[in-house]
Amino acid sequence: MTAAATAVPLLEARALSFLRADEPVFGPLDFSLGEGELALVEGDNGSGKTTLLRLLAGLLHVGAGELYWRGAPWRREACAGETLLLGHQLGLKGDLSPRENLAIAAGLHGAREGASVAGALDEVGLAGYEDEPVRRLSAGQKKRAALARLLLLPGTLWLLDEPYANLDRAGIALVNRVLERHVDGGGSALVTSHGAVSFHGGEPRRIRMHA
Ligand SMILES: Nc1ncnc2c1ncn2[C@@H]1O[C@H](COP(=O)(O)OP(=O)(O)OP(=O)(O)O)[C@@H](O)[C@H]1O
Repeated sequence: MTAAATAVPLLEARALSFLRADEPVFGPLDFSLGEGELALVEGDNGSGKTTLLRLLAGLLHVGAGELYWRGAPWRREACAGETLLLGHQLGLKGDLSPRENLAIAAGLHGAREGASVAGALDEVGLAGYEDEPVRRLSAGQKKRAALARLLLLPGTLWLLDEPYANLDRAGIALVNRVLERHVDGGGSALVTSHGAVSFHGGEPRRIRMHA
């Protein structure tokens, strides 16, 4: 048996579901995700993709089934420092600049080794907009500021909900590039997207939601 076959997955779900008013929003779902792996979360509108990502970010409670983090029962405290969610709500303060938003995030959560606020903003193409209030940025520029925060903060598991939305072709290529680098460096990611997703290095794993 290879080392990969025996490795404990970063995340494992067994018959996982989320309930609203005792009705399942999704599930039962079975999947596992190892370090250095990316999975696409696929399903129609309303099938529960955002709900799944919010649950894995610790914002919602498991309804039924089992969830494991590095082989132990999932606990918010165990994975909070290693999990980053990029959702529809970008979590940026509109009155603050990208530089200020990122500095506050790094002050709260720390920064990835070798990463800096200026470097992250430059990488996502926001040079020249660092000190503009976020509310004055375009939708794509706001998304880029949120991506810069992802590059800056430490995190093993990225939960990306429609990361390509509002981005131009260069922005889409940027998302693919940073995702590939994250995964090549041993990081993991769950990604929802209604558009075509192209990654180098083979077919990503797929998690299909029950419609
Ligand atoms: N805050 C909420 N309160 C009640 N129901 C909700 C809430 N948020 C989502 N839902 C419902 O939960 C279900 C799953 O929604 P979710 O946003 O997870 O779907 P999705 O797969 O991400 O959809 P989309 O592809 O449209 O983004 C939907 O039926 C939706 O109406």
